[in-house]
Amino acid sequence: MQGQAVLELASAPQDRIFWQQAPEQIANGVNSCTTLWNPQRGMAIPVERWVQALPEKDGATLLLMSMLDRSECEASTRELEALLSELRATLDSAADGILSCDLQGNIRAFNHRLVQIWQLPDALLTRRDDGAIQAHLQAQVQEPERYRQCMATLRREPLLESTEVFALRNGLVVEQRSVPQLVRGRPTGRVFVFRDISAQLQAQAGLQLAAQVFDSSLDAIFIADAQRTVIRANPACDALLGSGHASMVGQAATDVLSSATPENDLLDQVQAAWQADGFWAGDARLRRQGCADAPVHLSWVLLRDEHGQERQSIGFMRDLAPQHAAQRRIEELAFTDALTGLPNRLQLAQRVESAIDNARGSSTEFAVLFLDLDRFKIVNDSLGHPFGDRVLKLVAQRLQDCLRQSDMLCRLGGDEFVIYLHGAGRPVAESVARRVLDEMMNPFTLDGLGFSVQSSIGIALYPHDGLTLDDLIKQADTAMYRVKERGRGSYDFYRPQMSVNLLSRIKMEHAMRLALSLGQMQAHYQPQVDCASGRIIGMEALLRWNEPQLGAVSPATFIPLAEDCGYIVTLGAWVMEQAVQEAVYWHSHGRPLTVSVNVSALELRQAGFVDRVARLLAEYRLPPQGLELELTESVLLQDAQDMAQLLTALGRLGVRLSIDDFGTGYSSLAYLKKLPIHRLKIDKSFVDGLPDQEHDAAIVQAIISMGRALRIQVVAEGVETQLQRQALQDMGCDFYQGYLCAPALPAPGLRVLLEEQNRDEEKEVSASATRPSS
Ligand SMILES: Nc1nc2c(ncn2[C@@H]2O[C@H](COP(=O)(O)O[C@H]3[C@@H](O)[C@H](n4cnc5c(=O)[nH]c(N)nc54)O[C@@H]3COP(=O)(O)O)[C@@H](O)[C@H]2O)c(=O)[nH]1
Repeated sequence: MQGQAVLELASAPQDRIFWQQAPEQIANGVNSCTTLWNPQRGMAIPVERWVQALPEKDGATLLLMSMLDRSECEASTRELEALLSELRATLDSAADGILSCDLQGNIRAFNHRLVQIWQLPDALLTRRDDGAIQAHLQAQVQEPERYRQCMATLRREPLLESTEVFALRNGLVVEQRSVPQLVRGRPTGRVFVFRDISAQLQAQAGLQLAAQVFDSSLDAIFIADAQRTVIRANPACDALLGSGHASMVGQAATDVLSSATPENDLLDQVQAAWQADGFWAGDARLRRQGCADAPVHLSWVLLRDEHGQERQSIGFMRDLAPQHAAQRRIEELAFTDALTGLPNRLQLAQRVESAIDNARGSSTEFAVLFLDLDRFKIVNDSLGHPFGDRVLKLVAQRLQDCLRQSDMLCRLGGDEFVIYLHGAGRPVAESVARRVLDEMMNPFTLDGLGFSVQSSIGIALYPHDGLTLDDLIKQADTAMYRVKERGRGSYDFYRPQMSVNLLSRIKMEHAMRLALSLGQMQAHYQPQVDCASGRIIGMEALLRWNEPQLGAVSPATFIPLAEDCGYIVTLGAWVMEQAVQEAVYWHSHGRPLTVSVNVSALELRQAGFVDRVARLLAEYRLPPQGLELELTESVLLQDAQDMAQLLTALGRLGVRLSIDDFGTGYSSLAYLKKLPIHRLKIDKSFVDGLPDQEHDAAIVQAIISMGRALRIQVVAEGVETQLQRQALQDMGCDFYQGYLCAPALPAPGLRVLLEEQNRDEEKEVSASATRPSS
């Protein structure tokens, strides 16, 4: 440098300006920063420069310039600046929010992401107010108190590392990771890293939910890899396979699943559907070791990766077994009779229609038998419907045993059955009808009770009697009615004439309803006689109908008809009023006879029956013991509790109660001691056998003895001979009724009879009065 002009060393324009000043000015100024051109190094060197004026004795001024090389210092500064800006850029590009504080909590730095996460307002960014920023952070947290405590702990323990999760009011969930800042091992502050984990949590929750759905789904779900090997199966899948079966996992899905239709290959179908739609849905079968395949509905969805390659597939299976069972049950219910399990009319219709279709153009024939159980109502009424139902099941079984495989037995309802005899003509139908009647007469046993069931059968032949099932059933039914009318317990073939008879039944019902108003009905009275003295002690009212064209119609014909159609209520009320009037007549003529009337179940069940009887007695001023109500045993057993109340009420009224046809019904003898029964009427069928038939005699004797023991009077019905009367008297029977004395007579006829008896008695009295005493 020696010998060089300072100006030459100045490299920067401001240096040259500096050195061009007057020396006094230069000496006055200290410029600490400049550059010096270093020709040896070929570069400008930053220096720190001091210039000092040194006055010379000659008045001249020397300038002393000292320089400090600042190259290294400048380089360090530049490096630091570069580092800082890199750091700044790094901070701002970080995905997490970062906050750096000193030990007192004063904020040193934070990045852009922190501003976003915590939604720091601009106002807080432009002014330096650490307290306001901290307050904002705390206010943003949904649990500010926990946040405050956490920050306090961190301030107290500068070396503590912590991780906390806070839910912010803006809906984000952040994970706050806090680490101490150390300088030479000593804590100087703390760095907080805030990570938005909302999406992660949501994804986690979604995964958890998916896992829960997978595990708890009622549908069986399996996941298979690209080779269709099952890699996961949910519990419902295992349940579908059944306990003790190996899980599907590890097995090829196509080994476990097969097509519901054996002719199709499941894999072929699935692959074709995957190609077209990406999924396959349809019915399939799930193979199970050691037991039957399970029918399933399978939805099998293909999952592809981003390159369109098959990645995995998910199968959803629903067990179709319950649905199939329900379907079978519905079909069963639609086509079978619920009580007996026999085919119902619908199934029979299918069978017969197909027989008719097959028969077209050929000479095929078949028979339809309509079977009805005789007096089955009595079984139901006396032993109850549940017992009746069990009898029907036994009957169904026995009927079924009489038939061939190709025939069909169907229950229409109640005690009505229809039999389809495949390919049967008249001779076969006849022999089956006979077999059925015989079989049914063999005793049944139920709850220790032995009984036989008589039935009536009507037969219609295809195509002779009808071309449709409805017609054939109608004709067979008509034939069956005819059998019933002729006395039941037999069979008959349909004849067109029978339809005319059935029509007359309808006509008869119509005529019966008019008969009362036309004066065609009359009450007749059959006397009841004291066995020992022969004295008439009462009478039974029996209804008679004289129809101008039909003549005398038997009550055995029209009473059941009236009971069927409900008209018995009107008829019964009319007869009772006639009977009360007749009883009043005899009471007012010095013969207080009791008049009994038959009361049907339907009448008894009419609301207000007891009140009606009471009103009648009051209206005609008949002492109640002048009226007797005859009930059958089966009536007593219907709704036993209600019936007991009703009879007790009638008993309280003072009217007498008797049990008609005693011994023919299904009795629970308990009612005899509980109910106010005054008389038992021994049925004619037992009296008929007297005096010779041992069994009848034993039954009659038993009834009489029981009556005596219970203090209930006994009346024998249908006594026609003196021998019968004598036998009854010998057995201790109180009274009898029957043709031996008189049939049922119109009121005037009976009055004649009674007046004759009065005269005879008077004669007897006066004769005995004039007879000298011996
Ligand atoms: N609910 C009502 N039922 C009534 C009424 N009137 C009659 N009936 C019932 O009709 C059935 C047939 O009655 P009927 O033809 O009158 O026969 C009765 C007697 O006439 C007959 N009988 C009487 N004695 C003799 C005899 O010596 N021999 C003989 N072969 N028959 C005789 O028996 C029938 C007695 O009936 P019952 O005492 O009731 O059992 C019959 O069930 C009547 O009950 C009515 O108004 N209401």
